[in-house]
Amino acid sequence: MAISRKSIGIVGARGHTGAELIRLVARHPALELAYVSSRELDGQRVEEHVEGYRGDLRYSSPAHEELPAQGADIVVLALPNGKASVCVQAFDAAGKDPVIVDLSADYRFDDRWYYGLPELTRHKWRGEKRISNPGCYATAIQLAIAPLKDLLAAPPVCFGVSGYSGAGTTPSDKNDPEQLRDNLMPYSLTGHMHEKEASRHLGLPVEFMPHVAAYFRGLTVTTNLYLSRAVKREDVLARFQQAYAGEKLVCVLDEAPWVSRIAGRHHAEIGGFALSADGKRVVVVSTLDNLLKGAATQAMQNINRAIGVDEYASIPL
Ligand SMILES: NC(=O)C1=CN([C@@H]2O[C@H](COP(=O)(O)OP(=O)(O)OC[C@H]3O[C@@H](n4cnc5c(N)ncnc54)[C@H](OP(=O)(O)O)[C@@H]3O)[C@@H](O)[C@H]2O)C=CC1
Ligand SMILES: CC(=O)N[C@@H](CCC(=O)OP(=O)(O)O)C(=O)O
Repeated sequence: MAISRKSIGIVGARGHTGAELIRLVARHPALELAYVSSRELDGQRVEEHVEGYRGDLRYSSPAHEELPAQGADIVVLALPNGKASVCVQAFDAAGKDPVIVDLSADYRFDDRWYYGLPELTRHKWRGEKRISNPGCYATAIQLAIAPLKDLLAAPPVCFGVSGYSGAGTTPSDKNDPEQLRDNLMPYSLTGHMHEKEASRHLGLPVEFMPHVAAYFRGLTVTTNLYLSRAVKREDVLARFQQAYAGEKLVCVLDEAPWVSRIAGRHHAEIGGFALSADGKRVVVVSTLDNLLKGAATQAMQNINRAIGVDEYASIPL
C-alpha cells in the first residue's frame, strides 16, 4: 500500500541539530524534505554538508515572511533562541497552520504549546500542532528526577557536563577548542535556562550547574537527591525500572552510565543510584546525546506523534 508522505521544512538546517534531523527525515517512511534553510549555505547541495544524506536537495534561504508559502505540512525551527516568534507570527499572519516544532527555548514556558518530552508528557498531548522541544540538559535532569519526585526533601542539585556541540555553531568560548583544551568550563552556575525549564515542568525547584568539556557530543548529569525518608537501593532501582518500563528511548542501568558510550546513540541512560549510609540521599546519573535525545530524536518522536505514525519511526533503536 502506498504511504501518503508528509512534507517537512527545517529552518536553521545548517546547525548541528538541523543536520541530525535531515538524517532522520531522510530515512523516514512517511516524510519527505520540502526545504532546508540556511543563509550561509544558500544554494549549496545538502549532500555536500550532511554525511549520510543522498539526494538533490539544496539549501535555500527564504525570509521568515516567505516561510508559509513554502508549503510544508511540518516545520521545524532549529534557530538560535529568540528567533522563533517571527516565524510563528508569519504562519499566523498567512493563515497557515502546519505542525510547528520549535527546538529553541522560546516556547518552553508557554502553556499554549505542548511541551514534548514524550516519556513524561505523552499523556498530556491533546493534538496540539505547536510543539516545544525540551532542552538537552533539561531532558536529562527531568528523566533523572521524575521517578523520585514524591520523596524529595530538598531541591535536587544537578552537576552537568556537555560536549561543545551543545553551544551551537556561533563562535563562543563554549565551542572554542583552544579555550576548552585540557579544561572543564563552568558557566551559568545559577539561573541557567534549563534550571528554570526543569523546575517548571517538574513542578519543583531544581538547582543546576552546567559545564562544557573538550569533546564534541553527549552530556552527563549527576543529580544529588535528598529524600524525606530512608529507602533501599533496590526500591529506587525498581521505581526507575517501573517508570520507564517499555520506553525504547530510556534505558535504566544498574551502574552509572558513561557519556562516552552515549555519543551518536538515540536513547538516554539513567543509572548509578548510589545511596548514602542512612538511605536518605541518592545520586543518579543520566546521559544522552544532546543532538539526538536532547534535540533531533526527541523532535522526531514529537513529529511522529503529531502525524499519527509510530512514535519511533525512523529512529534507530
Ligand atoms: N546543540 C544542541 O545540543 C541543542 C540545541 N538546541 C536548540 O536548537 C536550536 C538550534 O541549535 P543548533 O543546531 O545547535 O544551533 P546552530 O548554532 O548550530 O545553528 C543555528 C542555525 O540557525 C541559523 N541561524 C543562526 N543565526 C540566525 C539568525 N540570526 N537568524 C536566522 N537564522 C540563524 C544558522 O544558519 P545560517 O546562519 O546559515 O542561516 C543555523 O542553521 C537552538 O535554539 C538550540 O538552543 C536544543 C537542544 C540541544
Ligand atoms: C554547552 C552549551 O552551551 N549548552 C547549551 C544547552 C544546549 C541547548 O540547546 O539549550 P537550549 O535549547 O535551551 O538553548 C547551553 O547551556 O545553553
